[in-house]
Amino acid sequence: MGKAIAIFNQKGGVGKTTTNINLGACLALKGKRVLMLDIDPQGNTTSGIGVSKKELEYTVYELLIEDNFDPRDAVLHTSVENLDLIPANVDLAGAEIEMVQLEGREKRLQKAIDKIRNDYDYIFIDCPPSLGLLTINSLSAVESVLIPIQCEFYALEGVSQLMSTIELVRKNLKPDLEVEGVVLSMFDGRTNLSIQVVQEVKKYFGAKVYSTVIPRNIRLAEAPSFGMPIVEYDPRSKGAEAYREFAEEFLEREGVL
Ligand SMILES: Nc1ncnc2c1ncn2[C@@H]1O[C@H](COP(=O)(O)OP(=O)(O)OP(=O)(O)O)[C@@H](O)[C@H]1O
Repeated sequence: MGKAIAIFNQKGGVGKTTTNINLGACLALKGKRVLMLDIDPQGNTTSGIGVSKKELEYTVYELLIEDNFDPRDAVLHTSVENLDLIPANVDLAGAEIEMVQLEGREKRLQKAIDKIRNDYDYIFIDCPPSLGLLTINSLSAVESVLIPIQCEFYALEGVSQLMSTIELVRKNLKPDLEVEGVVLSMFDGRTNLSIQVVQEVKKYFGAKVYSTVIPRNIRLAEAPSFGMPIVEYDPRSKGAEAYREFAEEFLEREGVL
């Protein structure tokens, strides 16, 4: 049965979408069947993998709102073999409000995901940078949370809020929700700040921090505008190398390698 993982940090711009697309693509290239679920109304995972947000027949919106919707109808295949996507666009912003009145409003995503778990090895959910109902749905639908943290000043700001959100979900909705791991992104080895952030994050999260650190790499920032994961856009770049290494480490920890 597939494992569902939410890529979560309510802080914006820390590398959630970049990690979703590139970890997903690297795992898919290793033969894992991967589904990326875009639950962010900005739809950055969707456009970043080359899918136009304007021409979507179905999105995560239907999956959350329509009781008898078959999630497979919303699945799109990407240019990477084994890598599928359930897309999102701005319609999803409405779902957050509409869901308030629906039965089982915190568990709607889990219900939908359970219908397709067996089709995949991993299901990654790209959470929006907020703590609303979309995020709560994501956290109650998954086994674990992958937390990207940007190597910047105030990196740990918001982390205690993030951990209390996880705790709240554990208490009320999903007692066995785990922290899968913490991945440091946008590392710049030339600055003391980046090095300090790594130390601080390791002090806070201990062994949960992956030893692979994702460097700041311009090719990673360019790739989404070409609708490609880094391993296709520039396979020899530092960014591609880092995400390949991260995928290895991720699988090692899973005990799959
Ligand atoms: N390692 C990196 N090196 C250079 N640029 C990066 C790197 N990781 C992400 N970026 C760029 O930084 C910006 C924010 O990254 P990303 O969209 O992955 O963050 P996010 O946490 O998903 O944002 P949001 O909270 O808005 O959903 C994007 O423009 C992305 O291309």
